[in-house]
Amino acid sequence: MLKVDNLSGGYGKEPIVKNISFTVNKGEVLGILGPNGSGKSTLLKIISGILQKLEGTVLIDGQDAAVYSQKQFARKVAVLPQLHAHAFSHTVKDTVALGRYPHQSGIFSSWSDEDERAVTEALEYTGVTRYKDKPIELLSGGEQQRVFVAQALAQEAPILLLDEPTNHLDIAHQQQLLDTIRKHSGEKGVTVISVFHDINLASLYCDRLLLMEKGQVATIGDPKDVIQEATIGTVYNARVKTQPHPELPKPQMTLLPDTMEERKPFTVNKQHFAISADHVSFKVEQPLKTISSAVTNPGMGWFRAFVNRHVDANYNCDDVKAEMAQYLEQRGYHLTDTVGMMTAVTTEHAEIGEYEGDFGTVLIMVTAGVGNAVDVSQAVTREQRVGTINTWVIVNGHLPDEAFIQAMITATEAKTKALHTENIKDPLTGTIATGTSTDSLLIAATQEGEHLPYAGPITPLGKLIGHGVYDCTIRAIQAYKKAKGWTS
Ligand SMILES: Nc1ncnc2c1ncn2[C@@H]1O[C@H](COP(=O)(O)OP(=O)(O)OP(=O)(O)O)[C@@H](O)[C@H]1O
Repeated sequence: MLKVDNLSGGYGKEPIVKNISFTVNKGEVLGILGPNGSGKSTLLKIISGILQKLEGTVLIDGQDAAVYSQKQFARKVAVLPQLHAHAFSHTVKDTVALGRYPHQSGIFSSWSDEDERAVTEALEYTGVTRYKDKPIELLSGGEQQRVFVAQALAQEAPILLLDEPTNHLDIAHQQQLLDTIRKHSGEKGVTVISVFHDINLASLYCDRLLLMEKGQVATIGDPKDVIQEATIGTVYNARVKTQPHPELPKPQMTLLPDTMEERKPFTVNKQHFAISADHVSFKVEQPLKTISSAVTNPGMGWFRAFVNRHVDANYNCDDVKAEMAQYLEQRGYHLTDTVGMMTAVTTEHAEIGEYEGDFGTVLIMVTAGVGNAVDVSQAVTREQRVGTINTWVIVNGHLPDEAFIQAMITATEAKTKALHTENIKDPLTGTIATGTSTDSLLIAATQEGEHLPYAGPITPLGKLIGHGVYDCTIRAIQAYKKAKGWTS
């Protein structure tokens, strides 16, 4: 559809962009990224014919773009420039109508129904219909930007060149505009080449990305191959971390600010726990990186308080999350800071242990009741009950994500072994239980001090977790048995 071959050019004799080659297919959205001054706008201006090229070709539908007349070119390519100079004051509708000029013919151009439809549709698409009779200079920067996008859409060209289309737009309008452009491209097969400053938006909305560096192509490809920590870090000279988007298979990038290094070193210890008949709590000043299967704030995050709340064995509530949130707030816990789980077990029987290794300490908290014990290998219909073995593993150390997962495996194996040692049986099958039906687990780390790459059972951290969880679970089960008056 559009092929750029060995293109060079700029503002004078010395080229600003050099030896650029790439192809964009019909209906594809290509994002152009790169640091300030890397030549993104210059490249777009050369492709759109605003600037003269020094070398190379731009082929549109297999034909050299240089042979098209200005009007022919405008029927093929619509351009949204980065800056808009308005020589005359127009209404919004008239501004958008200017996009129709390549479709007008003759000296006395007539306005057709087709022109009217295209303008109405473009005004609608970009959400500016209600301003249509207003002079454009009375609109805000973001509103004006949407009008110019509408003008480019009204042109109904099969190729759309956009220079920062979301400039001046708030997040809702960024989303609406890019959704519109994406939809437009999908439904009408329009090819889009767009300059972006926001790497995350480009990742979300583009099929492929072209990363520029000093006037040349640093890399071009799928967003997941272009948005790599090392590549982005080097080209932009910034400290970055990439992570997956929570709902889409698209990479997202986060800056690592220098202030991170100002975090004061800290450690956590047994003094941070408190036990009452109502709940077990753990509170610290600085947030810990946490993964859990809790009721409040499950999954991964950073939290400063953990709560293991006692509820009645017959606890039943339509909206457990809302009820738990209310419980926490009433007790002064800030919801965005707190992980909350529930247990029917007497929280005063919580076992807390501090286990020391060469790298630092691991803190373990377990509450255990086994009336609900289950052999996980036996598929039997059961009643859903409140969780009865809740385990917290809190590490003074710095863990990568894989170590969090290994810590979960190690802690679970240690819990299962403790049930075996204590000869806890699944009442339905009579076989040794591996857990209870709704156990909860929390792994947290200060992300301070020693880097601990692994937490499997042969590593120093894994050994402490394995031993600590086993030890605390045994003691918690024994406390439970004693309270229930079990003889074994
Ligand atoms: N009108 C001009 N005359 C001469 N040089 C220019 C002109 N416009 C831009 N340049 C130079 O060309 C280089 C590339 O600029 P360009 O605007 O293409 O970069 P960009 O990647 O779009 O940057 P930004 O992210 O800041 O918008 C810069 O060094 C800039 O100084």
